[in-house]
Amino acid sequence: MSDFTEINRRSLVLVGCGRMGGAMLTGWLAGGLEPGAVTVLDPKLAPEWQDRGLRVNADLPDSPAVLVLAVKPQMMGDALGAMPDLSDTLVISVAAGTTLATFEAAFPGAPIVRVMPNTPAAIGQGISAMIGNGATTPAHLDLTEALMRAVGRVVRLESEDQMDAVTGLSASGPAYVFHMIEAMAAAGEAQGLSPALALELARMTVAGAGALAVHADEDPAVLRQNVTSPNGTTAAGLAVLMDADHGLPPLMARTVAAATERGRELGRGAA
Ligand SMILES: NC(=O)C1=CN([C@@H]2O[C@H](COP(=O)(O)OP(=O)(O)OC[C@H]3O[C@@H](n4cnc5c(N)ncnc54)[C@H](O)[C@@H]3O)[C@@H](O)[C@H]2O)C=CC1
Ligand SMILES: O=C(O)[C@@H]1CCC=N1
Repeated sequence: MSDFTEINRRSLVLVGCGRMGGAMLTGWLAGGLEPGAVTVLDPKLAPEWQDRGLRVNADLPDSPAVLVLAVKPQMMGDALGAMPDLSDTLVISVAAGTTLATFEAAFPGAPIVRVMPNTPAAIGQGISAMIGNGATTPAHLDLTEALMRAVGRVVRLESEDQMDAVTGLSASGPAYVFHMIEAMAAAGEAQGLSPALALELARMTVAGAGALAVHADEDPAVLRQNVTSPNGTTAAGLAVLMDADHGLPPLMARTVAAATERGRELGRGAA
């Protein structure tokens, strides 16, 4: 259980309870956040969140401990426009791109933390990166970290400049891995396996390799070498996958660069 005493006393407001907001709320409730201490603002709140004891689309409490913004960056202007002046409230945003400066304009003087989570948070296996503005104290950062640790691991950034690259790597990253499962399954089918068998093999290979990469003492490079017999099947496959010009490294570099750049565009207010 996390120490949510202060939040349970003063309450938390969640603006936007979709995939990311909902994943975080699931973890917080499991971690000891009291439903009655949560006000959820979302005009299209999913039915699963009704009748859970939450305050839904209700008036905002006077001085919540935390305001969490989890709407799309393109909707952030609307959401911020509906917020009252908040004093002594920690503002946390998980939005891609939207900068601390944007939130500082909306909440002058407020402590603000940008957090970049990812959807494995839905099963407590996320990783979140966080950076606070100049008004945040160590206590604000610790409170943010406690919230995000309820849904996975947390790393603290040294500078906001890192946030778009983090977004392009670990926030968008689950989609890359899901696509890798799709691609591996399709490749297995192309070699004659049934769709169901190929998908099961691909899914569990990625899941097992991911878990091994987390739990083993060795680096991923050593784990890869452990699979690779001299002149064996893996070496034949990796000769294609690791090709410096046409393999995964240049493809992944372009993928993360494109996502990072899109984060920068969103930060400049692009639609
Ligand atoms: N989905 C992901 O993998 C990740 C998403 N994020 C960020 O999380 C934020 C939310 O993304 P998702 O949860 O994927 O989107 P989503 O579309 O699933 O959820 C957004 C929610 O906001 C609600 N909403 C829209 N306008 C609103 C308003 N004015 N006031 C209150 N609620 C409003 C919508 O009804 C919806 O339920 C985005 O800023 C995104 O950049 C960050 C990391 C990962
Ligand atoms: O695709 C997006 O813009 C959001 C932010 C990172 C993951 N999903």
